[in-house]
This record gives sequence, structure tokens and C-alpha cells, in this order.
Amino acid sequence: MARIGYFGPQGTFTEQAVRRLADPESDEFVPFGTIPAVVAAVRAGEVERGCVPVENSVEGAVPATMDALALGEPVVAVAEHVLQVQFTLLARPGTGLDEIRTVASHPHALAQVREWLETNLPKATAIATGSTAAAAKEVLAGAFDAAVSAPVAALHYPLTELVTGLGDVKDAKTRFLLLAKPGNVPAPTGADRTSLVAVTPNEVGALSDVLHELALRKINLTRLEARPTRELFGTYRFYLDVEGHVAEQRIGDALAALHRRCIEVRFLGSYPRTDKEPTVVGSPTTDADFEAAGEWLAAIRRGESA
Ligand SMILES: O=C(O)C(=O)Cc1ccccc1
Repeated sequence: MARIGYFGPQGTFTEQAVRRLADPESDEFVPFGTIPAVVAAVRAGEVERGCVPVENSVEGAVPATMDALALGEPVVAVAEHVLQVQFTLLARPGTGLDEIRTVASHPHALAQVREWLETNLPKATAIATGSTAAAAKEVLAGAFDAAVSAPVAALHYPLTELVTGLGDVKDAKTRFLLLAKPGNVPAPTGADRTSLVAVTPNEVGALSDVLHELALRKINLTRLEARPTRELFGTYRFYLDVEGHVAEQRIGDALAALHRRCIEVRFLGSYPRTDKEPTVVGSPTTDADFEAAGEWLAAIRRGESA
């Protein structure tokens, strides 16, 4: 049995994701009220793994997760899960839609129902809470009139579902990561993703050089984000997700090249992709190509070949 932390309280989307990433039969799920608290618990060894949202298809990156990955003691992703998200409007029993003056939720959820709120509840004020489930809890306590929550929140809190299937964008998705202490690298599956964060020197072409190192090795980039370093204004950390696993030669070779080029590179994990889409690796960057080239060079250096 493992203790698995997640961004809670009970009834968040992250709880839904963690139930897919770990075993609800044998693992113990431990809720934490904030994303940094989940990551701190992983670092402290208080939990073996921790589940947090990292990005969604409408609002983009989840800043608290991005910062926790890049700063402080390193943690790595060991798994990901992509969840389809739609929302439910919850209120205390007896509350009518026309009585709602305050609507609470996580900022990412509010951003995904903004148009619906403007059209259907134009008089209501949107209030940010720690999570979608925290909003439901606060509605129950009487602090706000309604919460924009995950559908599962209705199972945990005795509130009425006023509207279900809410969301300005159909098919909105959120990606979650399962984090662990460094040293936990899952075996390659052939359908893996590698995440890293790099700080480039302030030079002409520095980011282009980083991307070039990937392109040279036929490594497909699946995500690129920039966040301020928090040190010098105008300097950024680049977050890169690529197809492949650090155990593969071309990925290892590219990471080593970035380490030579960048001020700082942090490995954020190699883990299986939710969609199980296999990475197609062709000549001349297969492991066999790298091995053959390495043997050829070693023979030259031994004076056995030319
Ligand atoms: O607050 C939650 O339920 C979360 O897990 C974060 C979140 C918020 C909005 C969409 C997806 C995940």
C-alpha cells in the first residue's frame, strides 16, 4: 500500500485523476489543500507520490505546478493522465438560479465557464477559491451562493446540481502528473514523454539552438512554455515536453547537449503517455544507429579502424 497525495479536498478533478493513476483498492489517497503542499509532501517523503494538474486545453499551464517543478528540491513526473473536464453548478438545496450573486471556483474552472456565467448569471460575481471542491465546501458553509465544481463533488457534498455539463469549450481537457522523488524513472514503453526545464543564456539564437538540438535528433516537441525565472526581469525558464524516454540514446544525447548549452537544465521525468501513441523513431537516430556510430568511433580511437 502506498500513500498518494493529491490536490484536494475530496471531490476535485485531481482526485478523479489520481484514482486513475494509482490503485483505489490498495493505495491510500491523502488530500492537500494546495499544489505546493502536495509537492512538499512528496519532497518530505510524507507521501510516495503526489498528483497535481499541470495544464489544460483552455487556460494553459497551471502556474503553481510549473513553479513547483522548476524551483526547490527536484521532483520528477512518473505518470500522466488526461481527463476530460466539464463542470457542475452546485448550490445549497432551495437556492434558485436567479438568487445566485456569488459563484466560487478554482481560477482555471472560472476561466472555462466565463461566457456561460456572463450569459446566464450576469449579476453574479466570480470568486476564486483554492480548488473546485474547496468552492463546494464554502458554498455548503454559506460563504458563497454557488460553486463551479467537478461532477464528482456532488457525491461528497450535500448540494443541489443546478446545471450539469457546463463549459464554454467542448471537449476541454486537463493533464495531470503523478510526481515522485528523483530516482524513480519508469521503464520505457515505446510511447513515452520526457519533460525538462531549461534556462538559456541571453544570446542571439539561444532558444533556436535548443530546439535545433532536438530537431537534429528527430525529437518531436509536444509542448513549449516560458515562465519568468523570478530573478532578473526579462529572463525566462523554458519548459519542454518531448516524445521519447531518457533511456533512448537520442534523448540522452539531446539532454547532454542542452546541459552543455544552457545555464541550467532540470530533468522533470520520462513517463508513459496517456494516449499510448507510439513514438516513431527512424534512421539515423535509432539506438542501433547511435551504437554503431559509437563503436565505429571507439575503434578509431583504439587505432583499429580509420
Ligand atoms: O480544483 C480542482 O478540482 C482541480 O483539480 C484543479 C482543476 C481546476 C479546473 C479544471 C481542472 C482542474
